[in-house]
Amino acid sequence: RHTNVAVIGGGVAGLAAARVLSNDRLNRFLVQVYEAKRERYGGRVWTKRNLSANSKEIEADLGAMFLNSKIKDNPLIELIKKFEIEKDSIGPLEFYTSSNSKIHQGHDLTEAMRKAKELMLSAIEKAKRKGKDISVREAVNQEIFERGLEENSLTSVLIKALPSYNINDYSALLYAPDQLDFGYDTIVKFGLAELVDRIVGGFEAEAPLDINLRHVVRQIKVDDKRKQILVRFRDGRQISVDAVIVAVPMTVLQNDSLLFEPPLPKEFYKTLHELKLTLSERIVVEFDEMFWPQDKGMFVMTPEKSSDAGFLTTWINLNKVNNKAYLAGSIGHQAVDKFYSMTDETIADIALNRLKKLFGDDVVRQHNVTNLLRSDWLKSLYIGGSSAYPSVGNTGELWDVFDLPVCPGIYFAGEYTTLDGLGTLHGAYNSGVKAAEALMSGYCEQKAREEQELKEKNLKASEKSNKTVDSKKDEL
Ligand SMILES: Cc1cc2nc3c(=O)[nH]c(=O)nc-3n(C[C@H](O)[C@H](O)[C@H](O)COP(=O)(O)OP(=O)(O)OC[C@H]3O[C@@H](n4cnc5c(N)ncnc54)[C@H](O)[C@@H]3O)c2cc1C
Repeated sequence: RHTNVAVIGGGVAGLAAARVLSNDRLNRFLVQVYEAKRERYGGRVWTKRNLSANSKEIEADLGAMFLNSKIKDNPLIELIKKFEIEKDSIGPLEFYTSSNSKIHQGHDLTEAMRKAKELMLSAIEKAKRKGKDISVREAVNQEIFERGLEENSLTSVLIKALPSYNINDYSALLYAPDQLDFGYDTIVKFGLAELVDRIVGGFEAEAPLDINLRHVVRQIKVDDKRKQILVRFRDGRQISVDAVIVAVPMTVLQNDSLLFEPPLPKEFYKTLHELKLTLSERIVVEFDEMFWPQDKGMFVMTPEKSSDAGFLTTWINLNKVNNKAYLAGSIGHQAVDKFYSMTDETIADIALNRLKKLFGDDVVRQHNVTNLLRSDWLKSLYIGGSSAYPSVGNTGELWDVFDLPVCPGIYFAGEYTTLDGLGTLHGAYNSGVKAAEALMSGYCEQKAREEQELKEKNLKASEKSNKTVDSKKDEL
């Protein structure tokens, strides 16, 4: 008999899990993916394919965009090679310092980046030696101070533009520089959805995954007698399966949009309560014509005033992705509140002002914005944020709860379930593979067998001791 598996959530984690189970050489699993969204799977990978009625087949990623090439064995980079998907390196960075209107690039910038990384690593090392958790910002500021580095030096200015520095309570002790700040340089031509589609479609003779859109799961109920799991949907329907892989974003579990009967062990709720999420958003702006250097991948500027920090100070050249006149602007964690309260017109005005600083007033003035698109991951149904991060006071053990299933067959996957690759695409993918492998290893069946054997052993022992008591009574 096949093992029926429901994968809940069609993001990278859920799809990776479904792909591994579906490819099982012994063909032991029947897998269905249930995805809440009506129109697409992919979760936080969202390549918008039509920006406007008259711009057809134009690709822009409003969610994840980069793959990290600096970590060892990124499985998604391996997949891109396997599927022969066209990829590119985002290419060189240009860094504009507003204080002196200077553009930094080339060797000087690369050298300052190297120094920035070295300084951050040394700051973290010192924090680790002291053993008391502080924020990345505090650790780095202390190091900058101890080294007597000028506040306006390129190295310290660069560090202050990094995401980890700008999240107030990013844990220094759990900081892994390559996971967040460095190494994200690989892009997929025509958008990341291509990779997700290929995972779903399968490689060569692999069977396509069965994905059921518009299936919002509300409850997972364990039927202990039958060792089955009931999956209940929002519309009242329910199915019974042998195992589930829960691959929804952590917000869904934190706000009880998905409930468990009986509730999960206490440690799960403790971990879920402690984990935090970054917020970052993106706009994509289409222009009538390209006016920025084609060979550059990213343009970063320091804010003119501190209240501008993180607000459209980073721009990505999407021409590298879709060969069109598109720029993508980023809104960092520290600036999202402002972003949510603004109209599209205000955002377009601010965007143009920033671009005028980067590329010159006269140049930008000659061009028109033909389209503007913005993400809203905070309000996006069934998502609710960008990605998990380790905050001050978190310990590595928090994530241990996700390593083992809740028997008889509830497994967890998702970017937030692993400290190694926390908040990233490769982390999400690896977590899905890990959950599927745990299921394939038959952990819960083994545990059930052991429990049964123990029960039988205890029963026999008590029968034996009852018999001895009876025979002693007879003797007396
Ligand atoms: C703006 C932005 C930029 C990013 N940039 C990068 C980047 O460049 N590189 C990188 O590595 N990472 C990046 N990330 C992070 C990366 O996107 C995520 O870590 C990863 O996509 C998470 O995958 P997941 O499968 O864990 O979750 P998700 O992709 O969120 O998938 C979960 C799925 O579950 C579904 N779901 C929710 N509730 C239910 C329910 N009740 N029933 C059924 N289905 C449900 C959701 O609709 C969703 O499809 C970025 C994220 C954002 C938002």
